[in-house]
Amino acid sequence: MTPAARVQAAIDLLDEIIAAARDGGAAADTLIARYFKARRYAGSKDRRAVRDLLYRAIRRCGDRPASGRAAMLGLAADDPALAALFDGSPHGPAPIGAEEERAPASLLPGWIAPHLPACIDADEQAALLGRAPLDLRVNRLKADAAQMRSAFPDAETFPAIPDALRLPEGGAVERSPAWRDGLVEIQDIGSQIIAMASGARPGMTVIDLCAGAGGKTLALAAMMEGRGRLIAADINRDRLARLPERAARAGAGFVEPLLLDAGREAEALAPLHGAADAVLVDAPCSGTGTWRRNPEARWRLTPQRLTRICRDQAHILDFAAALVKPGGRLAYAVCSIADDEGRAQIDTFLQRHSGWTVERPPLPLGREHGYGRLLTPAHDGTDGFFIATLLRS
Ligand SMILES: C[S@@+](CC[C@H](N)C(=O)[O-])C[C@H]1O[C@@H](n2cnc3c(N)ncnc32)[C@H](O)[C@@H]1O
Repeated sequence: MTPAARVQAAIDLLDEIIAAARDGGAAADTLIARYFKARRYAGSKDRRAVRDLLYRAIRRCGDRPASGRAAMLGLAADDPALAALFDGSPHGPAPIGAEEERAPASLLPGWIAPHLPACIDADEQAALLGRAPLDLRVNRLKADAAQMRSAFPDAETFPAIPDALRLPEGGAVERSPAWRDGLVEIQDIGSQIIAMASGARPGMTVIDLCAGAGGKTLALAAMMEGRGRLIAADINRDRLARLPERAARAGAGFVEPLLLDAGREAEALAPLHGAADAVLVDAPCSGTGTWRRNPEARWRLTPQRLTRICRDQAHILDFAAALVKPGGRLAYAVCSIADDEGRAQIDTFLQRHSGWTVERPPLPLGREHGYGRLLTPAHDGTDGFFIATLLRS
């Protein structure tokens, strides 16, 4: 592909990504993979160049741009070499018209500022769109930290989080025997801290209520050293179906998957009422804390969607509370830094429910925020999270 044809390919793909963000379609990575599958003539250098260009354009636009061309013209405004490729050559983009719309530059969607904590200043905002590291968690069911530090000698270590390893850029862990054999899991350090907040211990009954494909379930299984009851519940059949294979690889065969019916969750959970020592609610959320991994997700979120997500979170918290035994713990987490989903969610839970006290477990990262803790890329080097733990009296 010529350099100009790569620009046009990025524009075409951006149009698809914009439409998918507007209509709830596939994620950018899926669309990119599909696009190149249908264009075998594009070599690996072409793919990399197109990908780089379009992610630069996505990162530059906090709000959904009007079109792929508007997004790319915005990028070209500060990049004369890119602007020169709008030359009308075969397969390349048409020359730039004098009155053409250029998407404005911004880090975050314009409407979101009032929803963010006051501590999210310009540096914090910039870090929300920065580069995400590749973190591993040593799976204590199969390996120990010292052994894995020698398997990944270049990894950064964290004395207060002994099972965490941070790989240098470009680390290809999925080809390593340690990953293949379940000795390590890929997991952001913030997610590891959420599992720590649950206080899961061997012999307990623990419910991971929004388990998905089990990322945190496996961390809980390791904390429990494979002993006790660990129920992994979710309403999403496809995600939950991936858990047994992952659990087997991780040596966590004792995990019990439990598929819930959306809206009728309490029915399948009835036998577990008042039975859990710990319930983790890793709630569905807007994902503002993971925008550095999925920057186009900024274009999917709207104020209306945020309201719907908050309603779901409150509903889940309410049926989660019924599962906790007296003296047990409810840990609530979202990978979002929006206060509606974190701090305010716990404030209103405590207004709706009596008999709960706030616990402040000694977590190695984050800062106090309302009744919980806020982790952010700038402050903690993790994705953005809000975590709170409550004890049932
Ligand atoms: C943030 S994701 C969980 C990620 C997972 N814990 C992990 O560590 O990989 C939130 C999950 O909540 C699930 N969910 C949404 N509504 C739910 C509900 N009413 N009851 C249980 N799970 C729900 C979603 O299907 C999704 O898998």
